Parts: sequence; C-alpha cells; structure tokens
Amino acid sequence: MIERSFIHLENVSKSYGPMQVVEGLDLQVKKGEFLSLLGPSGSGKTTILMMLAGFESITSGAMWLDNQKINELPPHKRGMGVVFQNYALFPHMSVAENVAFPLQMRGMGKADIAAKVKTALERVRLSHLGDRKPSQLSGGQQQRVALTRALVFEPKVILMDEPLGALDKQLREEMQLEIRELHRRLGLTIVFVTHDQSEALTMSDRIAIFDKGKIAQIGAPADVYDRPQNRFVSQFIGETNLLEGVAASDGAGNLVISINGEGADPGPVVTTHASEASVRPGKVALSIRPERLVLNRSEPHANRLSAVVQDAVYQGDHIRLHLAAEGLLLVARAERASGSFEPGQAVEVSFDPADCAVFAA
Ligand SMILES: Nc1ncnc2c1ncn2[C@@H]1O[C@H](COP(=O)(O)OP(=O)(O)OP(=O)(O)O)[C@@H](O)[C@H]1O
Repeated sequence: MIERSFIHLENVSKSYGPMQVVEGLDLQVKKGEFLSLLGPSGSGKTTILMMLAGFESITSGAMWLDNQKINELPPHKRGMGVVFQNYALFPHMSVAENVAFPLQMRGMGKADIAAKVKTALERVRLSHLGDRKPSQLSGGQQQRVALTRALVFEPKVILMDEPLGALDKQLREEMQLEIRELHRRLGLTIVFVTHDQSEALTMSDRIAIFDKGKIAQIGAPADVYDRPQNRFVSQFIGETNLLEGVAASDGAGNLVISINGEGADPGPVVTTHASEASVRPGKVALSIRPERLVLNRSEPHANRLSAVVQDAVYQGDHIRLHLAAEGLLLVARAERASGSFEPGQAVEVSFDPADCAVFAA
C-alpha cells in the first residue's frame, strides 16, 4: 500500500456548472498539524473544507484520511469535527445537551456520555454553564461550546471555517490562543479557514495561500512572510515594497537586480541572496518588507540608497515613512527608538541582501 499523508488530496477539482472554483489541488496535512487556508473571498477555501467534511462532492480527484479513501464516504463516517462561524448550536438544547448530541448520534451509553460531557466542558472551562441555553451565553462562550461539541467525539480532524469571525478583536485573540493551546495539548489535526492573515500567522504550523482556487504558496508562517514566491503572496500577506527590475548573475551563483527607476533615473542595483537556480535571469520582481529597510544605521547593510523623507506618520509603536530613494518610492517602518523624522529630511536607507525575495515578474 502506498503510504499517504494523514490528510491527502490529489488533483482535486470542483466545478459549479461551467465555473471551476478549485483546480487540480494537491494538499497534504500531517497528523497533529495546524494548517490554515488563507485567501481572499471567493478563492475556494470554504469549498475545500466542505469537500473534506463531505458536505460537498468533488468533481474529480481523490481524498484520503488516514489511508482511507473518503471520496464517497458520508460526513458522519469521516471522523471529522466541524466548527463554523455562525456557531449552529441547537437553540432549544442546553449547553450540556448540545455537547452530548454527537455522542448520542454515535449510540454511546448514557453514563459514558455524562462522563465525556463533563470532561469536555471542564477542558474549556464551561462546566458552570452546562444548564444554560445558547441564547444565555456570550458570543465567545457560544463559540467555545461549538468547539467542545466538535471535540467531544474525539475526531481525527477538526475543520474550522472562520470560527472567530463574529467575535470582537479582544475575544478573538483570546480564542486564538485557546484553540492553539487545545491543538497542542490534545495533538489535534486542524484545518482552519480564515481570510485574516494575522490570525493565520499567529495560529498555524503551515499556511496555504489560495488565489482563484489554486495554492499560490504553502509553507510555515515565516516562509510565506519572509520568502514570498510570487507577486500575489508578497502583496496578500503583510505589506511590501514591490520593485521591478532585470536580474543578472553576480558571478557567484546569486542574482543582482537592476531596479527600474522612474523616468530618466536608471534606478539602483540591488544585491540579493536569491540563487540563479531559483529564478531565471531577466525580468523579475523584488519584494522587500517595510520593516527590513533600516535608516541611518551606523553599520549599514550591503544595499544602500540615499533617500528623502516624503511623509512620516506616527503609529504608536513605530513610525511609518514614505521615502523617495534614487527614483523609487518606498515605504519603511522605523522603530520609535531610531529617531524622529521630518518631511524633507535626507536619510540613508540600507537593507540586507538576505531580506530580498525575488521571483519572476
Ligand atoms: N453552491 C454553489 N454554487 C455555485 N457557486 C458556488 C457555490 N458555492 C460556492 N460557489 C462559488 O465558488 C467560489 C468559491 O467559494 P468559496 O466559498 O469556497 O470561497 P472562499 O474562499 O471560502 O470565500 P469566503 O472567504 O468569501 O468564504 C465563489 O466564487 C463562490 O461564489
């Protein structure tokens, strides 16, 4: 038998009539992994989750869970717990009855159910609310009940679709930590849909970034943030300075990029650690994050530009700067400790070749 990943999707596509919303998707999730599906609205994230859960059929391809092919398996036989944004708790049942429901469905005995529900509610610190109805709970409490109900039958996988979307910022951040903690403590395998990049960066072992039904990049949070492999990812995750240019070899296996300047200005030449093997010389784009541009450093990085501050905006923990630098317009984030900046002020910008992500234009 071929050894497959715990969750294994092979060449999965989904069409609604003539519209293809997921295209040739290959996706593998390890046991115990927290994978986020991140992407703009309509990129196919929910559809993928629904196909995994068995609420939507797949048009072509194959899916396995724990080496079992699940294409045709009905949802309740897949062993997956599902949590949605709109809680979907049963309003006429108490919290404890809601949590007991999946166990009753699976034919468990009364005493076992009572014991399981008790432990499950303790785990999410809701024991004292077992007799309440969902309408008597706050949004965060309701969401914890929904999570508990998905966990109680010890599913192999938890699928979550924007589970925190309806909560305010503070509660959302608390619940993010809570879900992460449960994930670690119980060794859960979680596939988590979100369109919130900071949520994906905070919570995930890996992030799959979707663009129009396809994975634009998949990797650890630091990978996709620091080493975007294409224009879409560099612009979708975080903020970036995206520069166009022409790449040539530096003679030692890395690329140097002649950045296109504005108008008559030829633009600077930037050294990078991008290898010739990864990107072909010729037209390329270079992404450098605003916080990687350093101003007036006593020991500047290898790439140096003279710049003039166009605008400096105080943002609390940092200062956001617009800079005109040798025919380029750049955005930088300066630490407050790095000094004060005024429009018109001349500064030296430097950045490390290792911080430049280069990809085909
Ligand atoms: N039942 C359906 N019939 C026809 N089209 C559908 C159906 N469900 C989804 N779609 C379309 O499929 C595409 C992908 O939708 P999906 O809900 O998977 O995207 P998403 O990335 O989860 O977006 P969002 O973040 O807005 O939920 C969209 O263009 C949507 O309109």
